Amino acid sequence: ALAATLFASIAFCSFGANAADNNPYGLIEPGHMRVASLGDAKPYTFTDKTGQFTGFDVEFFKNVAHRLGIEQVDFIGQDFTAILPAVANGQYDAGVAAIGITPARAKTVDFSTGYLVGFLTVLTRSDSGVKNVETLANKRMGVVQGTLQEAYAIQHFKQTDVVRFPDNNAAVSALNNGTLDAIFLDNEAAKSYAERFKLVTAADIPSFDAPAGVAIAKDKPAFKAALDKAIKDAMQDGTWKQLYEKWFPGSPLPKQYLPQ
Ligand SMILES: NC(=O)CC[C@H](NC[C@@]1(O)OC[C@@H](O)[C@@H](O)[C@@H]1O)C(=O)O
Repeated sequence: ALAATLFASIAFCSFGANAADNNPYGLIEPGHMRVASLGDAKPYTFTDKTGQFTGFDVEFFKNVAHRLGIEQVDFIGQDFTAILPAVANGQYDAGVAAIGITPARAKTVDFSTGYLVGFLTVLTRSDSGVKNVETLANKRMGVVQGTLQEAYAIQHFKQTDVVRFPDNNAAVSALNNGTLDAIFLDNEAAKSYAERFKLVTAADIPSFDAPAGVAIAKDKPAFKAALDKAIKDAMQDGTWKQLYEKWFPGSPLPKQYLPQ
C-alpha cells in the first residue's frame, strides 16, 4: 500500500510539474501560438500572393513568440470586430493587427506593452471634394467596424455619413466605385492602398495615446509578463527598428521603441 501511495504521489507531482513546465503561458496547444489577425491591412498584417500572413506586426510578433520559445505561430484572418471577443473567449492565444490599446478594449482583453504608434488617415479620391477634415461634412465615409476610426468618426465628424464595413477591402472597393467619398483607416495601410489605386490622403490624425499592443485573454499574468519582456528585448536589440524600417520605409521612427 505504501509503495502504491509513493508511486501515485511521484506520478502526480511529476505530471503536475510537467503540465506547468510545457505550457507556462496557458496556450490552447503547448508550443503553438494561434493568432487572430486581418488579411487586408498591408503593410501591418496581410496575406501575400502565396496566402501567407506577413507584414510588420506579423514579423514582429513571430520574433516575440520565438523569444518565448514558441516556434509554431499561425495567423488566422478575422473581421476586426471578431478579434477581441475571440481572444477573450480563448478561441485564439493572441490578437495581433495594429490593435490600439484603449480603456474600453481593456475591459474585454488584456494588452501587452505598446509596440507601434502612428496616425489615423482619411483616404479619398482626387475627384471627391474631400480635401481635409473640414470638407468631410455631408460626405459619406467608410470605416471598418470596431476600429478606433469608427469611434473617432462618430464623435468628431458629426455632419458626415459614417458607413461601417467588415474589412478594409470592402471599404476600399466602395471608395473606388464611388459609393463612398472617403474611408478612414491606419496611415500605413492608407498609403499602401493610395499607391495601388491612385487614391490620395486628406488628413492624418495622431493616435499616439493608443499604441498598438498584443491582445490576450484576461488574467494571464505570466503570458503578459513574458510578452512585455520579449517586446522590450526586441526593441533594445534593434530588431524592432530593423523591421520598422523594412515595412515603413521613410516613416518617422517613434523614439520610445528604439534602443535606449
Ligand atoms: N487593423 C486595424 O484595422 C486596426 C485599426 C486601428 N489601429 C489604430 C492603431 O493601433 O494603429 C497603429 C498605430 O498607428 C496606433 O497608434 C493606432 O492607434 C484600431 O486599433 O482600431
